[in-house]
Amino acid sequence: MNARERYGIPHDSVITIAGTVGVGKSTMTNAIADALKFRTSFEKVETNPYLDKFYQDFERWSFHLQIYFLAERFKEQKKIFEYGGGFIQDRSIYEDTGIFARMHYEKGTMSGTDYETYRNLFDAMVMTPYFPHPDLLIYLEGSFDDVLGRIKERGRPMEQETPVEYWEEMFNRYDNWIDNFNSCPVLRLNIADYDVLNDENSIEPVLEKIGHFIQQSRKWRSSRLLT
Ligand SMILES: Nc1ncnc2c1ncn2[C@@H]1O[C@H](COP(=O)(O)OP(=O)(O)O)[C@@H](O)[C@H]1O
Ligand SMILES: Nc1ncnc2c1ncn2[C@H]1C[C@H](O)[C@@H](COP(=O)(O)O)O1
Repeated sequence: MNARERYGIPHDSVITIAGTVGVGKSTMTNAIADALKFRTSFEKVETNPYLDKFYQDFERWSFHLQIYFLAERFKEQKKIFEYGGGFIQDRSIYEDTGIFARMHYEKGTMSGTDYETYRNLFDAMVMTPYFPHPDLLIYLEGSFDDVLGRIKERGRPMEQETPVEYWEEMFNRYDNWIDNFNSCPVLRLNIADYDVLNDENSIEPVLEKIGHFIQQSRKWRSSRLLT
């Protein structure tokens, strides 16, 4: 019996991994996808034509970058929809609007007009059939010091040159955002409780929790359809 069957995880599940920059989303995406033999949907950082420029000048590039990310996520959503699920997604679309666009607007590095245009486009896209909510959002959390350590260890130059206050502001916003998030079921994992890089067995309890959460949420969804 394979891991997906062992933990009762439906073959068409869509699982999205959320959390602040550097917390370990991509690493977790790969570990779960490998274990379940699911497809992955990643943010492509190296080929993003705006990201470097954005870190040099938030005000000038924040709108362009958000539109770019939205277009990329839309293409990925369409792909997931067309395959009929079976995907692990590195970062949710909810974070683009709920964390990044909002933060830049509230900090004054995105204008009110640009923010409204972005929100209107986002809302129109989310209303299309390509945007079913995921079965589960896995939220990765840890201490700010650990997250900062990981950003430094990964060493993307544009992130090293960004003031620590930017990461701290984002970290604090994530805390508040996840406490109020209710678009789909949430499984919270603390990065101190597993190590998928150095201990291959540490993915097993994660898979067990995923199976449990998805079965509960599918039962809950189907009971709502019947009433
Ligand atoms: N369980 C872990 N233990 C130690 N380091 C980790 C772990 N998971 C990820 N990392 C490291 O932390 C850094 C950021 O991880 P990454 O998965 O790229 O984060 P994100 O996708 O959230 O930005 C990378 O250098 C990665 O190797
Ligand atoms: N929507 C976004 N706005 C601004 N910056 C973003 C957005 N989504 C991702 N990013 C940045 C943050 C990181 O520098 C890279 C990749 O994110 P990661 O959390 O490391 O996967 O893109």
